[in-house]
Amino acid sequence: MNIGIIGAGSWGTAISKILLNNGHTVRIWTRDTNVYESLTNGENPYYLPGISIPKTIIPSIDLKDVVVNSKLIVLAIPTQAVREVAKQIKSYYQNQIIVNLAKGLEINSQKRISEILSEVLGNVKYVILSGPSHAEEVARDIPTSVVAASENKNLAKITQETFSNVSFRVYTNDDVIGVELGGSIKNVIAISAGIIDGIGGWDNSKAALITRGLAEIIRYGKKKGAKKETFMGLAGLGDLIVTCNSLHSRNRYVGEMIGRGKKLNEIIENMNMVAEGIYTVKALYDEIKALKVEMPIIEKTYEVLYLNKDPRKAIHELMMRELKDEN
Ligand SMILES: NC(=O)C1=CN([C@@H]2O[C@H](COP(=O)(O)OP(=O)(O)OC[C@H]3O[C@@H](n4cnc5c(N)ncnc54)[C@H](O)[C@@H]3O)[C@@H](O)[C@H]2O)C=CC1
Ligand SMILES: O=C(CO)COP(=O)(O)O
Repeated sequence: MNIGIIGAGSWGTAISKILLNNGHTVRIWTRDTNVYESLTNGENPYYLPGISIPKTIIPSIDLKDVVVNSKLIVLAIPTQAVREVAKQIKSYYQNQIIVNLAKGLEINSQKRISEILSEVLGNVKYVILSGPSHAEEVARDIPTSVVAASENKNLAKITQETFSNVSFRVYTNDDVIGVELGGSIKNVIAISAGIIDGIGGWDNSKAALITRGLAEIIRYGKKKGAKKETFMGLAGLGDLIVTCNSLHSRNRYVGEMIGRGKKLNEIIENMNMVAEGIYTVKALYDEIKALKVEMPIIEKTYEVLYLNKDPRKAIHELMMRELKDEN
């Protein structure tokens, strides 16, 4: 199949290798001429250092060329860029399948990617591919399992068959809301897990944070129409485990730096990759108050990132909340 990948960051590049190995013709678009040049030389040192990229992957800086020549489009750009890029492709988009890889919520609208795309492009053939999958490992063919979710079973199945191979196993699911929310909110929990790492690497605290973080994701997800069991699967618990613990995680890293006393602006300035939780927490903070859903870890993470709260004080406040039942 002719496949076009929009975005040549770490995830788009790693996925391009999977798709090429599966026998597809792969074009990958980047807006960055340095990345384009590197890809033509068989590498992407800016986003995936140390990995050789087959030269049969076709790099491009022409977005229209990539879109019109693809039967399936993979969206591999940060959440906050999705609306802008969707507007750019609108005039020549021919209702091809879009497989989204981004995990986040839009800051001001609190919208999921599927909602943004349908606002801009209309009735999109949409699939979300999500789960515990660090690009650095996928690019090295380390066994990985993810979920392809779509309201249309056939689209989920096509995606499953297109992406799966011996080291990349794709399950199907019909809960788009749950899979999108699981992947988005776990990034915020991973920042808070990183804060614990930065302060002291406390195992008990981190286990509690992951477990209670999952409870918050489920509470919010249920209000938004997601299925609880989706959050117990790869796109929920699975991704929480990897992102809260992996040294590859950009979100966990941001938290670790905060826990060590660095300022958020300083951390962002020194990172060339996106840590989606920094933005998703903003989207959530206002909405959870309006929705009256209890998400204390999300609230404290926001206060530490944006209201200068001392992380130790935030932990103290979480521990001193009114005592309650677990469920
Ligand atoms: N890196 C990973 O291991 C994984 C990442 N993801 C998700 O995939 C999405 C992309 O992540 P990464 O590839 O890691 O990000 P990245 O930061 O490595 O790369 C992002 C790419 O998007 C491009 N980009 C940024 N803003 C843009 C704009 N306004 N217009 C056009 N292009 C723009 C950048 O030039 C770059 O090519 C994120 O939502 C992330 O959470 C999901 C699973 C794994
Ligand atoms: O979603 C991911 C792994 O599944 C990537 O997480 P980070 O963006 O924190 O690296």
